[in-house]
Amino acid sequence: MPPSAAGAQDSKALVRQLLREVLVGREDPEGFFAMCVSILGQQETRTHFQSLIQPLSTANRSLHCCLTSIYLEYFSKTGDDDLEFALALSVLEMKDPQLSTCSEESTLQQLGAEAYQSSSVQLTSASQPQGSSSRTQRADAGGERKKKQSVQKGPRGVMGLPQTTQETELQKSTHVDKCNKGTPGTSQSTCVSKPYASFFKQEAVLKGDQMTEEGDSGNQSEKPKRSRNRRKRWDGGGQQVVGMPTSPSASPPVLLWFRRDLRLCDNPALLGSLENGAPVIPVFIWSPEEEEGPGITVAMGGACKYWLHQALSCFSSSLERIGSHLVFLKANGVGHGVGSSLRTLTELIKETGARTVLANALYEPWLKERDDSVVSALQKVGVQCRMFPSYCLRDPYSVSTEGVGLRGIGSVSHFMSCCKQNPDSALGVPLDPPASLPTPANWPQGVPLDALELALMPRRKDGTMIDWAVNIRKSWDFSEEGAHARLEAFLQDGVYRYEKESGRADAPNTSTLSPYLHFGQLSPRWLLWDAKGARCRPPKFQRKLAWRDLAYWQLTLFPDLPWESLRPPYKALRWSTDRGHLKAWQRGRTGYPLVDAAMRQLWLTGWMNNYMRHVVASFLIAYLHLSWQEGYRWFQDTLLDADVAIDAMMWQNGGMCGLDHWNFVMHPVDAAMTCDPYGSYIRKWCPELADLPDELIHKPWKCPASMLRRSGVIFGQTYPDRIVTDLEERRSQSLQDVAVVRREFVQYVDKRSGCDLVPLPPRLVSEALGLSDRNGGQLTEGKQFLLPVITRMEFKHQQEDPDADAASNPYNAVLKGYVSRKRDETIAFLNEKDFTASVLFEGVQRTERLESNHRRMEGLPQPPAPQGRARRT
Ligand SMILES: Cc1cc2nc3c(=O)[nH]c(=O)nc-3n(C[C@H](O)[C@H](O)[C@H](O)COP(=O)(O)OP(=O)(O)OC[C@H]3O[C@@H](n4cnc5c(N)ncnc54)[C@H](O)[C@@H]3O)c2cc1C
Repeated sequence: MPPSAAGAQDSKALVRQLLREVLVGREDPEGFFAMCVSILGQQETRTHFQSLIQPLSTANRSLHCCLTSIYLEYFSKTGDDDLEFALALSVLEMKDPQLSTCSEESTLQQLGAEAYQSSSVQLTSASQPQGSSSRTQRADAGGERKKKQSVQKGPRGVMGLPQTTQETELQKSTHVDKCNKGTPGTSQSTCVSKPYASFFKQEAVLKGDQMTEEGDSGNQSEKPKRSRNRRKRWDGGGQQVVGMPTSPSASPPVLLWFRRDLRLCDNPALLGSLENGAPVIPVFIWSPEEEEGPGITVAMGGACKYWLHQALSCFSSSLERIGSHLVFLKANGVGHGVGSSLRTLTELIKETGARTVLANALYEPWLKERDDSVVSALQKVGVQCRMFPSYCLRDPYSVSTEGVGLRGIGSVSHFMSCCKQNPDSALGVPLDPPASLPTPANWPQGVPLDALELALMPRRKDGTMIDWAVNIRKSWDFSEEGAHARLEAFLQDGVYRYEKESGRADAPNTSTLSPYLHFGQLSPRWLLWDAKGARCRPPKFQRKLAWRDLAYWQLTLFPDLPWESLRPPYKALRWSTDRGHLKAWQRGRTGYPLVDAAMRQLWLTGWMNNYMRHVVASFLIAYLHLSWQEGYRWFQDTLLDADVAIDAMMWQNGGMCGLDHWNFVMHPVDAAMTCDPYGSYIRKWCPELADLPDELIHKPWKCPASMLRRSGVIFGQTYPDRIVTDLEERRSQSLQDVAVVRREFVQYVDKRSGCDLVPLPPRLVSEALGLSDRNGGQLTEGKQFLLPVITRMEFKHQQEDPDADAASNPYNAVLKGYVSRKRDETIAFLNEKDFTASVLFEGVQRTERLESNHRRMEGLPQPPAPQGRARRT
């Protein structure tokens, strides 16, 4: 039998074996189906699943029906969902259930050069623009950054407002109700995800093979379980069985270099370190200069550092529970020079005699460059060094536009089409956590966590500390366990409202997993796997992980993304320098309740939802005319999930200069119709407005004086006056400014389509032209290749009449409500009704007044005052 056929037979045998597990109740039907897709791949599952479960049609009819319905449901999904699955195809791309080793990385990076198909994209060449970024400029910018950062980072004050709470018992019970309405024949246990909380709490039972079942057994009756068998269990290639008691070994230790992968679950480097049974030394090296990169990235802002401090502390405790601990180190510098991770690792290797260094890969171009040089330097001295992909679902350096072209680049659907080019890979299975780590005989000397100075608090003149993180501490659990608890809560509740109501600011309808994903306390693969396994699988949520990967892909293509506008004309846009406006925006004191509530939530809890990020970004850019970089830097300093790639991509898009710039502008008042229709979000974060009625709470300046008095609102005292009042005019100005730069830099506007043109990075030029040289080589010398990108119709129209106001532009992009056009129409209808009613009312009043005057002049008696009729005041 040929090996491939033998492999297929093995896989089917494995599936049959698993089927027996389902029959005896040790595996649930959904988990079994997910395993099938994982083992056989999509195509094989589609073809053979029905025949594999055929024996059940007589042995257990209800189970057969249940599996058939899961199968049908899965394969009747939309193309998008398929794309998602394609996207989710393993970063490890494992056909073999064993963990693959270092060769994976190189395999991943191989790009199918021969697969070139001519692209439909128009490439134009132009001469090098003046003022394009250079390494030297970036270095200068770095100096500038230090100045700017010190200016921006004022001491974080404490506003003393209540924190968010996310998971409630009510939500959990709601979910059970929903699940119980599921497909007949599917037990409740199939629709609820099994948390790994038990793993963290019950370390006593984490012994060898007992780990899976016993860890669950404690409260099985309360918590229905979804299968854990589907996770890939590590047997160390037959050499080191997870969970076996370990003793110091004579072989040289492995240095396990933790960075943004602070987790035990689904951690390929961690499991890779168990391969040879050698002692493992987990280390964390703090090297702030390396993190920041060459430009103004603010990669590690205040909030992020605080989270990192807490997460490291939690992670060290997790490692202690499996018999190890985390060694903290500060990157060593020579003299007073910049500390480098390589230097620190080299010294550590000398001290411990380690011969292997393992880590999970990072994708920021400057960190990748650092890692590449660490790998090659260590390999030169005979130390094996490997980087495992796991931060994204796709290694961004492996994503190629070949065969897809460049049309629509920047959009998530274009990106997913690029990912879809590898549809044959099997879905990699998330890895179980190890039960123990072999320890070295001698531990290297580290420093205490506090010495990294990640959670330093400013002091007042009198020496007392300003604890700006008090609300952040109350709002979040910083541990890996906390990540799994949030995921669990989301899959039980918020996920059911995600598709339609994820924009609501007044309800926890999104996962709030972003900080955990950022610090690698939860792997995207684990998240996707659980989301796929849950009963409710909103495609919108799954697309979000594609957005995340897209951001990293963009950053690898455009390393200047965090500080330089991608569309050249927009670099010359006239931005406001009003520091007062910036400060008001940052502190939530603009006088626009929706903006203020969101900015205060950010300040106090380090987070706000996606919709609100759009609202505050639109306000900063379109109405305050402050540059997107200001917004980006503030977010980087205050968000707990501040992520250079995602944040930069989103701010570029919001700042009108990203690859996929927004074709909408959020209105600071009307957007509330979608996200906070009853004003409860405002009441929470702007309690000084709490007594205003729902209809006026988002526009208190419209309240009659008596109402303001009754509600205790005094503008300029209890609540700020609006910092800008002429919203329409400001929007028109912003639009006119864009028209000016587009006229000035006409070489970056496509004459035919009116679209903006973006200079292509060499890698994309190579892909578009089917060149084997991935850097575009000599072709790009002295030349620029320009690509037309998606451009707002509003801009194209304004170009024809630059001085026109925004309201007269037929493509006016201001959205009253973000998600629903219908809601917009309803508002328009109500406004119209309101207008008609006012006109009628004024007409009636005028007639009454005329008649009354007439009677007075004629000496006639006035008519009696109307009784029982509501008078409009
Ligand atoms: C101006 C602006 C700046 C942003 N800055 C960041 C940032 O620094 N870090 C960050 O993680 N997200 C950022 N986002 C994206 C998004 O707002 C957050 O990821 C999301 O609000 C996090 O909440 P959640 O985990 O509940 O998201 P969910 O809706 O539950 O999504 C799940 C996960 O998908 C990813 N995701 C969601 N939306 C996006 C998106 N638009 N792009 C890329 N990935 C996404 C995140 O990792 C998120 O945790 C920004 C959005 C805007 C408009």
